[in-house]
Amino acid sequence: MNSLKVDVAIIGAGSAGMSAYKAARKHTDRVVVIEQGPYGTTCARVGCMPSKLLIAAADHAHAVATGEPFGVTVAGLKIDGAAVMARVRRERDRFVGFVLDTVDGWPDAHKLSGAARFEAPGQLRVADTSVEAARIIIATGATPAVPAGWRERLGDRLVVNDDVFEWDALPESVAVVGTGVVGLELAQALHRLGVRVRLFGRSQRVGPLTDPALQAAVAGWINATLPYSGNVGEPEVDRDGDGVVVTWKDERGHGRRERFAFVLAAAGRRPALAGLHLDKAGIPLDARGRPAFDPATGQIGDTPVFIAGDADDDRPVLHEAADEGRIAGDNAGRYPDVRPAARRTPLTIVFTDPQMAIAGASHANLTRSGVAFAQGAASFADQGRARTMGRNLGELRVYAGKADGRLLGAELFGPDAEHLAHLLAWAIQRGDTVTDALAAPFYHPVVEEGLRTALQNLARALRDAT
Ligand SMILES: Cc1cc2nc3c(=O)[nH]c(=O)nc-3n(C[C@H](O)[C@H](O)[C@H](O)COP(=O)(O)OP(=O)(O)OC[C@H]3O[C@@H](n4cnc5c(N)ncnc54)[C@H](O)[C@@H]3O)c2cc1C
Ligand SMILES: NC(=O)c1ccc[n+]([C@@H]2O[C@H](COP(=O)([O-])OP(=O)(O)OC[C@H]3O[C@@H](n4cnc5c(N)ncnc54)[C@H](O)[C@@H]3O)[C@@H](O)[C@H]2O)c1
Repeated sequence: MNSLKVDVAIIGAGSAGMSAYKAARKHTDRVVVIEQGPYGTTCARVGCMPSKLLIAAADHAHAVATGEPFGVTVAGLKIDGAAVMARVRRERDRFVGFVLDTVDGWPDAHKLSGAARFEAPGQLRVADTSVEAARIIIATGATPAVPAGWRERLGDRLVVNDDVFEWDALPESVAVVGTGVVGLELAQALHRLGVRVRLFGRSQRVGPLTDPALQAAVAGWINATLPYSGNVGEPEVDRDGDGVVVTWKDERGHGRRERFAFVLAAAGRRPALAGLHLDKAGIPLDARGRPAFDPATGQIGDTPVFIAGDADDDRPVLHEAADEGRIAGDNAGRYPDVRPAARRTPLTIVFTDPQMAIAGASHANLTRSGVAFAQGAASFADQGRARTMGRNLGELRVYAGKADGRLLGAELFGPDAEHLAHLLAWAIQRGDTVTDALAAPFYHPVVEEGLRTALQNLARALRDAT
């Protein structure tokens, strides 16, 4: 048995763990990062980057296939699945390579390979190494949730996002289960690339938007955009030779069945905490067995244990994982002088077409909070620039406090929502009022003019409310 004594042990070398390492090293050199799998991070290897590469290919295919209204048609459109996946993997490997370069720059003494688990407070076990750590950061990420029994029943015909980006070619057909972010992005991309896709929703809910008007707009869009079966609960799945038969009831209660080459489980992601033996860590756990922590410091209770990234299930997106890692690393390094850090305005983007986004507080959060707020809406149906591009689908809602006119949040479904949501998130974080936002320049013709319409409507709603 080897033994190691450090000031800070970081479990997980993902985006959160890597920024925790950088921050902790500013305080001490006695740091170790423990990683059970390959380096490279979920984001670069199987998440943000390869999914956006696949979407980029799909967008090209879609543009070529839908040029007719502009008088541009291409005869003999061909989608070469092997070439599509070759680019996805080649570019993905490039992004992973940058991460590997960073890890290569760390001293060997700071890296330990294997799965970590707690043996006692301050005591970890990694294969045949015992690690005594004054402070510990849990940055273990999350893993795809697969409905019970599906792995056993479907074997290699069941895939999760990780598997998709290892494909050498595009399959003939895929049943995508789950209408969250992963399911929507991948289902639309595969559909546009010529794969026969059916998307299955457990409920009527599609995507993260909470405003009833936008939920309705998204529901109308999904039905028109790809084969979709909503409200089916958990579909029945059975292995059938080299494929899978999916059985479900449609909205009229009629039994339906369809055969696919693969089932893609996009049924959510769960914090990777199971193998850590948290019961031995000496930390407070909530009713679900998850660490009770402070998002401003990353600290779990008043213990020297911290948590960051998808492992804490708070804001499971890349820039927040990196922030949380930095905060936890800094505090673990300076412990017991634990300091709260400012968090950014929440921002969520779904890279479908049209995109969905939430900047600041969602409609559901505002309603739950009881704050008095007004809203302004705008549709993209007749928005000038969106119409020129033939991307005039969707709408947006902007919310502001009735008391002071400050922007509180927004939900968007429409063209270039990723950019509009950034503008809004920045304005919200600055504390801008609707008047401040309307005083900013708006060029012509741009989709931002659609945002201006919503802000003008919001200003009117605020005036009417007084
Ligand atoms: C398909 C997909 C697309 C996404 N797209 C986007 C996007 O466009 N934009 C965005 O902002 N976010 C996106 N995300 C989310 C983003 O990828 C995550 O929020 C982020 O990568 C989380 O980083 P992390 O460090 O918490 O976890 P990870 O990067 O997963 O790191 C956790 C590490 O811990 C290791 N580990 C786990 N348990 C142990 C143990 N016991 N011992 C040792 N090591 C352990 C794991 O092997 C892993 O390397 C996407 C996610 C997915 C799945
Ligand atoms: N663009 C991005 O930023 C991006 C992209 C992908 C993933 N992510 C991150 O990854 C996280 C996880 O995404 P996700 O889409 O896997 O999760 P999600 O929680 O967004 O959606 C899960 C979906 O699966 C459904 N579901 C759950 N259990 C089911 C079951 N047994 N049968 C059928 N359906 C079931 C849910 O109803 C829901 O529609 C997101 O919250 C997001 O933070 C971000």
